[in-house]
Amino acid sequence: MGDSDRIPVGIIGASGYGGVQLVRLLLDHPRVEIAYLGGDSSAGRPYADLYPHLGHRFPQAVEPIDLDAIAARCEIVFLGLPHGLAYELVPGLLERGCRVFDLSADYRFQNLDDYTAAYSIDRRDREVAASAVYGLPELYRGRIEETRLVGCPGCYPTASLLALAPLLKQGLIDLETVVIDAKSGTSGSGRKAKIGMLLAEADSTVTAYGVAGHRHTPEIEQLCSELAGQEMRVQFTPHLMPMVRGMLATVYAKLRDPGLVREDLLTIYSVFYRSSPFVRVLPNGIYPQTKWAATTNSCYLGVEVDPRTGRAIVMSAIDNLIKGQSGQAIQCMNLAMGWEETLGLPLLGFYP
Ligand SMILES: NC(=O)C1=CN([C@@H]2O[C@H](COP(=O)(O)OP(=O)(O)OC[C@H]3O[C@@H](n4cnc5c(N)ncnc54)[C@H](OP(=O)(O)O)[C@@H]3O)[C@@H](O)[C@H]2O)C=CC1
Ligand SMILES: CC(=O)N[C@@H](CCC(=O)OP(=O)(O)O)C(=O)O
Repeated sequence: MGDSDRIPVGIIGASGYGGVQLVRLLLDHPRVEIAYLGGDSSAGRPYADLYPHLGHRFPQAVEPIDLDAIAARCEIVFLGLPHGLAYELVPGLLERGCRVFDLSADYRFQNLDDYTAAYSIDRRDREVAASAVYGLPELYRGRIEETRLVGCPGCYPTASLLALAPLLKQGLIDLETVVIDAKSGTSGSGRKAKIGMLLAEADSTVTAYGVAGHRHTPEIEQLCSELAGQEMRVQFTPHLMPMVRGMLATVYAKLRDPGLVREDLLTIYSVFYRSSPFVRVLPNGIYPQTKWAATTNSCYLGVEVDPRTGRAIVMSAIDNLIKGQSGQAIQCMNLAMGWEETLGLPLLGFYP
């Protein structure tokens, strides 16, 4: 196909870490062309000023956010903004005929009361929010194919839910026993300067944060409850790691059947994800590393059973900025547009 057949896309929040992953990935996507980059404090600056390594491929400047101008130029719009901003823009983009993929939390909650409780932002756009689909393709491929608005999951929910989904869907675990211990690189906090993300603060140390109250807990619980078919809670603890990119979630849950062994779970996981090109269930006794998933849209799952405790232990490694954010949004776009799911997305990284 010629360049004129490519679908024009826009990125609002192009100066951020999510935005620059989108730019990098979409520059090599065979079915789209980048027609607009938008931002706030970066508006007016050439993109090459913000990211000099991409300047030769993308000489244009970041523009202010103007819905009429965006809709006149773009069929598809990605938003990579802090939570609480997208919902002011998305209804206008949909009214103007755009398809929207939001990277923030604004469209991840079916019940806006849960969003308000987690984010302390009052919302009245119930109808638009109810029309949004949760953008985790491995679980909701069919829904994503039929929507114009996708609320893409956070990185912790992505890693956790891919680890838990087979156990929940098959009714294999005691629901009150789920523990998620997760670790993230510092890029999870975005490009905006924060003291805690300085090298001197975050290097050579590991710490938990958001203990018993991280805002991803209700997002994870909403989806787990849907998969389990009943309300449930999880114990979720995130940790900040001295690395830039990557996420590892280790999930523990008590198996209902004490006779299940690792090989049983491996079979169950392999069947569950047999049509999911980005999920790689690792063979017997191999556990994933974040390095394997870095710069890819892949999720590596390691599965174990501890016969002494009767617990399943599932380890899930992703790149927080790709499968946990921008790549997943592109995967959703591919599905919503009827394109091959893997188009323009890296499956394999480089090592080390
Ligand atoms: N980082 C991660 O691992 C993940 C992040 N997410 C979510 O994705 C979204 C983007 O995150 P990330 O890319 O890390 O964030 P960054 O902090 O790196 O970037 C934020 C972007 O939002 C823009 N922005 C900030 N304030 C405003 C405003 N008032 N009006 C318009 N634009 C504004 C900034 O523009 P400018 O620079 O021009 O001011 C910048 O482009 C967030 O909702 C985040 O929670 C989801 C999963 C993983
Ligand atoms: C290391 C770090 O700070 N990580 C972020 C998670 C980033 C993310 O997934 O963003 P959403 O809020 O859009 O889901 C945090 O814990 O808030």
